[in-house]
Amino acid sequence: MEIIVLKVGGSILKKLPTAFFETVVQLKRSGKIHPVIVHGGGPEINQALTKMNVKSEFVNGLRVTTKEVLEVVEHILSGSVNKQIVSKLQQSGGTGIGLSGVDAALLKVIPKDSSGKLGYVGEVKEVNEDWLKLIIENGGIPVVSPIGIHESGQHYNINGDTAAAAVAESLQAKLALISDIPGVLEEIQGEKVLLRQLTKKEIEAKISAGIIYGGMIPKVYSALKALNGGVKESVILNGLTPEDLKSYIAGKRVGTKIVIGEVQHV
Ligand SMILES: Nc1ncnc2c1ncn2[C@@H]1O[C@H](COP(=O)(O)OP(=O)(O)O)[C@@H](O)[C@H]1O
Ligand SMILES: CC(=O)N[C@@H](CCC(=O)OP(=O)(O)O)C(=O)O
Repeated sequence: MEIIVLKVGGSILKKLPTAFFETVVQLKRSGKIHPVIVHGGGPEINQALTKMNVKSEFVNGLRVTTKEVLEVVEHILSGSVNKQIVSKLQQSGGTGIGLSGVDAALLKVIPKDSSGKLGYVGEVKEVNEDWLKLIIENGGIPVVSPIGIHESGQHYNINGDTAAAAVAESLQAKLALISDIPGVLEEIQGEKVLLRQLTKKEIEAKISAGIIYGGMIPKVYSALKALNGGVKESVILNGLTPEDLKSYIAGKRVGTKIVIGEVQHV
């Protein structure tokens, strides 16, 4: 059973055209490849925190998550964003089934940072993928919000890209990180150029040079980590042009493909 994990970033959620959800439902119907959605919601969380006058800061792209912040994060991700995506799939004729990593202990976590500086930020230790497979085999499209559960029962906030990579790894699926840009871009002679392929070495160099920054850093590292964990392919795609997803499935070159070793650039 071929599976593709689609990570839908918060940057793009509100802008995603109906055609994107229709494409996902068509993929499912075709039976060629089964989609699983893992989502983010960073901007939506920021908005809610600002409204409530709660400050939050990021360390290396991860939100420092106090108890107060966690409550808002879980409410927005598992309550609001997750159900919006489920509804959109339903409107496109699909069966979206929303879950958070807490349901069926789908995403078991340990604290990301033992010093406690990050608060309730989790690192996925185990994915209970059997439940995802059950949904997939029964015609559903799982929609997973990145909240995990610790053995103590405590809930944790997980970065959406790393949650998607862990899910893709557990299902040995393809991983497509869908955002609001055509892929990884680099300014060359005043023009933004799409980088078609990136190796680990190139990624490190471009992060050091400041070409890859901010939210793109967890994305490229998650893509690499997934590949090291046996994921067949990791790609960064544009959600604003849903034909990119179709073209990618059809084997065409779109977005930025992340590869482990050295490759020949053609
Ligand atoms: N080299 C790069 N090419 C494209 N985007 C980049 C690059 N470096 C950083 N970015 C930023 O990363 C953003 C995507 O990350 P993020 O906002 O976290 O997305 P999401 O919410 O979809 O996970 C882009 O909108 C862009 O601002
Ligand atoms: C630990 C951590 O940083 N969690 C993220 C979870 C949401 C997310 O990852 O959203 P995007 O995909 O839109 O960035 C957060 O609190 O913002």
